Amino acid sequence: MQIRFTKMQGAGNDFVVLDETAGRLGLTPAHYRFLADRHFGVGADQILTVRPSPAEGIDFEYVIHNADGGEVEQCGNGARCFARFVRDRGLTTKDRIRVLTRGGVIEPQLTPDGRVTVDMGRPRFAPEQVPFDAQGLQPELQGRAQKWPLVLASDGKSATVFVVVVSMGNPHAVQLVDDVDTAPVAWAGPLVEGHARFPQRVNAGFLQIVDRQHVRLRVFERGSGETLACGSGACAAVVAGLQLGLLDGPVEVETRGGLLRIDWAGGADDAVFMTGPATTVFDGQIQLPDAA
Ligand SMILES: N[C@@H](CCC[C@H](N)C(=O)O)C(=O)O
Repeated sequence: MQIRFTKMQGAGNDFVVLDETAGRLGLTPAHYRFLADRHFGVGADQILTVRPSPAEGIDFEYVIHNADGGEVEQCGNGARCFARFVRDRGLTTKDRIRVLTRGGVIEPQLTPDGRVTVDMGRPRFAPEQVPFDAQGLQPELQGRAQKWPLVLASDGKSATVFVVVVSMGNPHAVQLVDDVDTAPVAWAGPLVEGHARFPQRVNAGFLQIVDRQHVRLRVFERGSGETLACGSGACAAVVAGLQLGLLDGPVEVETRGGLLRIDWAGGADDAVFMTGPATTVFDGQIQLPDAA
């Protein structure tokens, strides 16, 4: 089967975007893995599929698959690219778009400067909502945050790290580091991602506080490995930094692929807002392997 796709990126987090508004393509997890493959396919951190409105008051549904083929709840950088995609294709004329993801309804808004601001919904900290198995663990308290100890061990090395756990619709574990450039992301990232205390695995964030309105961030993403930026990870990291009493919003997040701006008023019902770029790289078509 031959399919059309659009390659997009938001702060260097890259996507293959598929249009299923006129009918399902019927892809399998193996197809998503193939499309994400940087050697044999197109290459992407995630595959985003746009579907028609699933209910009154909602404009579209968008479905997210990680590079490993697994379907997930949320993708912040993807949400901005989704909004740019549906506008550029003429699938909507709206500037503010309500879209259903598996993590809930979110609202991207196209801004006059070409960037996109997304209402990412409210963060959740209760361990069972992440989900995180906190049984038998004693958190350290700092500001309004709980820092949970996680024991990591492999390759004859072990370490205890402290993480703030946050759901932004998808699960995040954020740890503070002195310098993202020297943080052991390649070693600790996969160990946090697959830690037994996260039954659905987790996105592992490494957060460096530069000053009260400026941070640097690297994220080892669940199902995709380290990416140049993770939008929901940036929201989770800023929310964690605000709860820890280390930041004042709005906060500029420097990732390896670009800048994101995150704002959260801090109340239990307040949504997190993320602003950043969304760019089309090229359109293409590709033949999917038969056996996938
Ligand atoms: N890159 C995304 C997050 C994609 C999903 C994530 N890997 C997960 O498994 O939850 C973002 O920009 O938020």
